[in-house]
Amino acid sequence: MHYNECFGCGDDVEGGLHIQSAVAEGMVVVSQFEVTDAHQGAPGLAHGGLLACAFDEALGSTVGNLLRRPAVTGRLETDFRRPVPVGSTLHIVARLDGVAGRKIYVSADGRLDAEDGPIAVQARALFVTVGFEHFTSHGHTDAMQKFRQARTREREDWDINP
Ligand SMILES: CCCCCCCC(=O)SCCNC(=O)CCNC(=O)[C@H](O)C(C)(C)COP(=O)(O)OP(=O)(O)OC[C@H]1O[C@@H](n2cnc3c(N)ncnc32)[C@H](O)[C@@H]1OP(=O)(O)O
Repeated sequence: MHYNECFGCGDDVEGGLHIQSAVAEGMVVVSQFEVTDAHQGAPGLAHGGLLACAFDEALGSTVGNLLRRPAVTGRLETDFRRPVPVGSTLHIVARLDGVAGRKIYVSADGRLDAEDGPIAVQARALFVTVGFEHFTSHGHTDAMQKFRQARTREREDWDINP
């Protein structure tokens, strides 16, 4: 579920991560994260918290794309295996590991600079399915309205060009 105001995937969010995700063969979701100067922690290297954010996005997108149900991150674990330099691209492949009631288990590997590059970061997450009232009762009403309008436009586009 793409939301244009999202820090992870929003196209117009200044300073956002601008991650793009797509479903690929084998029921995986692939995402790319281009690491820029703005993502630094240590000199010349990506900040671990931002890498975790990139995986939250990639995993959330996996839940959205494969299950098409609203869910939020309950738990997120990351293993940082190699430094991720500024100027590199993380190729993230995420998969659905299981569903138990409202609990959705997903995991992902992030490889450096190529689909078959060395694994730099791995993550696992538990998402929990929620009703839309989660967003209306905890978030701003106008933000939810904007999201709904965008979704309606998206659906109209799908009708025209499926
Ligand atoms: C394209 C979209 C990309 C989106 C990417 C970004 C996604 C995000 O970052 S979402 C924002 C960050 N996350 C949040 O704000 C969530 C905040 N937390 C909450 O709202 C609640 O704690 C919530 C909804 C996760 C769970 O609360 P609630 O609805 O009361 O359910 P609850 O009964 O506590 O939990 C449901 C089940 O999940 C389990 N669970 C919940 N949290 C955890 C956790 N942290 N660790 C392990 N298990 C957990 C519970 O044990 C329970 O299991 P069972 O059914 O076996 O008893």
